[in-house]
Amino acid sequence: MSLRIGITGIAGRMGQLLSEEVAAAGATLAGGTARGDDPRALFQASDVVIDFTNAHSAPAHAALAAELGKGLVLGSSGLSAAEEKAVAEAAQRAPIVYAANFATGVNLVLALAEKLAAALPAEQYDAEIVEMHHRQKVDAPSGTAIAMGRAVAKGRGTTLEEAGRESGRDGHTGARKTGTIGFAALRGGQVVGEHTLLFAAGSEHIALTHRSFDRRAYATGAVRAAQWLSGRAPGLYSMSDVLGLG
Ligand SMILES: NC(=O)C1=CN([C@@H]2O[C@H](COP(=O)(O)OP(=O)(O)OC[C@H]3O[C@@H](n4cnc5c(N)ncnc54)[C@H](OP(=O)(O)O)[C@@H]3O)[C@@H](O)[C@H]2O)C=CC1
Ligand SMILES: O=C(O)C1=N[C@H](C(=O)O)C[C@H](O)C1
Repeated sequence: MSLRIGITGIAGRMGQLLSEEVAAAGATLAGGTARGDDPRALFQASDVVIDFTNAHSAPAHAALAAELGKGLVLGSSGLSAAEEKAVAEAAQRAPIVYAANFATGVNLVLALAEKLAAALPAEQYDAEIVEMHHRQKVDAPSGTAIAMGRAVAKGRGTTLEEAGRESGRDGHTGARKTGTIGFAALRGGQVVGEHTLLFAAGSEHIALTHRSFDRRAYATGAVRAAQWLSGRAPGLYSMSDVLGLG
């Protein structure tokens, strides 16, 4: 029998594309939910559920996956620390792939970001992350931008919280603090997703840019993650695990 994949938020921008990609991958679409639906029946009918809805729905969906022993592919962004903790706890009882971005190229950029950050002294190379998305996006900075910041911090042997975030500069901000990681978010039109990580030193700049032109890059990655999850032990996995990037 082919893998049964359920989709929460099936009428959304990602949900609609995911339905097409489930069929294209030869899996069975187990069904979908919209806001207000009870997701329990969907989880019961699925081997793996793909969730691209919103941050606040993530803990309940992860808890259901844990209770029923189902796989979960979680793509929603903007999760608070408490929401991420709830997902991590659920992953002790269910296999969960949680990724800020399911596009292959972004995950390669994240690996490169960590390597560059390890090689470039933080005292000389200021890390700034600029992202642009469509006008409907509700969270900022994007999950991908935060993942880039975390990758830079990891390469520098610290955490994003320890390094410090600088965002929303406006007015008399004072000089840039050494070692912090800067974020700027632009919103407008129907931009699918653009991210640039800049390392700016006194005499040179290095920029890594990724542009998504089509949400299908995310949807194919998420379905690939669902197939990879099938039969896995409980745990919190990343897209880097799915792609074998180490
Ligand atoms: N990790 C990645 O690679 C990517 C992540 N994302 C993230 O995925 C999320 C969704 O993005 P997008 O598809 O553009 O957003 P949309 O608003 O187009 O779609 C979300 C859908 O989920 C519905 N919904 C909300 N809550 C629930 C719920 N509890 N149960 C079922 N359905 C629900 C919404 O309904 P209603 O309209 O009534 O609110 C809407 O139809 C965002 O957090 C976004 O940042 C997006 C693209 C790639
Ligand atoms: O909301 C979006 O559209 C996207 N959200 C994700 C994010 O917050 O990084 C991934 C992608 O950039 C599109």
